[in-house]
Amino acid sequence: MKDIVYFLKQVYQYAGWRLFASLIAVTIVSLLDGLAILLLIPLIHFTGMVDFGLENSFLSAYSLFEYVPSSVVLPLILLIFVVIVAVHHLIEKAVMIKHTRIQMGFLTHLRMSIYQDILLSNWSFFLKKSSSDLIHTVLTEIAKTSGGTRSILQLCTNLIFAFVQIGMAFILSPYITCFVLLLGLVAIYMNRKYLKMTQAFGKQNYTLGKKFLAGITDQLGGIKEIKSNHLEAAQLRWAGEMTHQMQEEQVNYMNTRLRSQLNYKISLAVFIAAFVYLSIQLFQAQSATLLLIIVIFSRLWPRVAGIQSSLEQIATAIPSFKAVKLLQSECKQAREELLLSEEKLTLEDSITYQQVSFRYVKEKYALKDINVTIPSKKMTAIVGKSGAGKSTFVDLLMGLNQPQEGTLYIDGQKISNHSLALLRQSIGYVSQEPFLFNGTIRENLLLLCPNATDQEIWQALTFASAADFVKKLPESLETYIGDRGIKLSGGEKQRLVLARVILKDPLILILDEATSSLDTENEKNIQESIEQLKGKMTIIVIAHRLSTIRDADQVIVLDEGKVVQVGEFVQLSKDKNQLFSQLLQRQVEAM
Ligand SMILES: Nc1ncnc2c1ncn2[C@@H]1O[C@H](COP(=O)(O)OP(=O)(O)OP(=O)(O)O)[C@@H](O)[C@H]1O
Repeated sequence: MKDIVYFLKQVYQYAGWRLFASLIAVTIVSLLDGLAILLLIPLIHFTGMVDFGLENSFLSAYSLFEYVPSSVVLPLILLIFVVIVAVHHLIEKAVMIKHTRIQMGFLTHLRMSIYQDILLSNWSFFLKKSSSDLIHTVLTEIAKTSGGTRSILQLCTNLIFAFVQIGMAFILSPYITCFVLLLGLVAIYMNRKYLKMTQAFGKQNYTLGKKFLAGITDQLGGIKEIKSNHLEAAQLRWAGEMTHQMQEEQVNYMNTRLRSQLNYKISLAVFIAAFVYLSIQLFQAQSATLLLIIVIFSRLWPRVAGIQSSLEQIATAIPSFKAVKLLQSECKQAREELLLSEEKLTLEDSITYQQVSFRYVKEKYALKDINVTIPSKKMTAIVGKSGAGKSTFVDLLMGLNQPQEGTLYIDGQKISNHSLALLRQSIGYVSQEPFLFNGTIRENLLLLCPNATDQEIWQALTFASAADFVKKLPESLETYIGDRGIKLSGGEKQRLVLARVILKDPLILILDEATSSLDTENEKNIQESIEQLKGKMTIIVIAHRLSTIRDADQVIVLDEGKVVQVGEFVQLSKDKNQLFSQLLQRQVEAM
């Protein structure tokens, strides 16, 4: 219930007065519907089919028609009937369009606001979350939430309709109405188990959908390994089992819903029969009253079944409501308050790590008591064995993670929220896994610097030793590179991403294993290019291949999260018993 109220509030926040306007329109539609039913009596009476004796009780209101000339009365009643029905359906159509607008608008609003919340969350949020779960929530669960919202609106519509019609029936005959309501409550009570069952289906559907998407994402991500190792059959078996389970779950769900609807339909026939019999026997109802009440309740009953159906749909949507709500609150907690600014960061002197420690898990430090200075406009290399903490070191500099102990300074100033935003704008980062999207080379290159000219683009490509291979492509800059750049080799991807970052002309250039896939010749060319950047920007390079950092002004050696050596390449290579020279020695031997 809490989740339903939460989303109703969200719908209200989004739709505001439009929600009330549409609910008022629903009330008008229900009243018109009632009026059309009330017209049945004079209609039947004045056709002479049945004489209801209009002078009695509430029916005397119809006597007004007796003042109308008899030749006109029937056409007049029919005209009023047609007008009422036409207005009723016109308003109903407008209400349905409004509801669809509210629902679809709410879907767009929810999707955009959650996607924004996700993008503005901090890095630790992404470390904890699986990307397929996020995709599943943004695409599937939000759609189901929006479907649940439609059911809530539908429920409101049906409830308003029911209240108005029950109100009318009550005015006509309080006893019969209470009697029928009692029967209705018994039916709802008897059908309550279906609500629980559909809620369980909703949970199952949520879990299966999430598992399926996670599996498919993993499989397609690793499709090369799957094909090379001929694992298609095993993967297909898994997908077959999953889809079969999903199919069964949907069939069972439909079965449950149809059973509940069937119960309603059969009980409708039983109730109408019992009610006609009893109302004549017990309540001695007048024929006109009885006719109206029968019409009202036989029209109301499908609405009651509709209420049950909406409740069941809401119940299935509850796990989705919960998932979306949870994601919203997690994003809120992980929100990065970065202030955008037109200012530019300056880095004249150095970046300093003072007593910096960081751990992902309680048991183990990824970095411990780091005290180093990275001079500006020079090249600093970070080296160490796998898992030594190199990526964590640069992640802290980029503010992706915050040190749990110690502080980072830029030119002696502590990094604040304000300077962090400036810092991010000023960094050019090339990761181990280059990020390229399915577009042209030009579109990929312009990602960081949308206004770059063709001349600047070719300069950057030349810098990254990528100009030659781009020129040779059939459509040069306009060539499509496929999903994540699948149509390019590893080295070509790395060179493109490097060119893209250079196009941005960053203040700090961070290369995290950015040339690991390059051949010796291209790597040498890029080293020479980077050499020319010294004095223009601060360069931080993470490298496994130590030959690539010969020209570094400073080398920081990490081991198990600690800085074990700092110095120039040549000087460190001479310290024979230390880690750096051992790493160097091992690489020379391996060649
Ligand atoms: N998200 C994470 N959760 C838990 N532990 C992590 C996480 N990321 C890294 N670690 C751990 O922190 C330590 C440092 O990892 P880091 O990625 O910084 O090493 P690295 O030197 O960059 O390694 P490599 O050269 O293999 O990329 C490792 O022990 C690693 O297992």
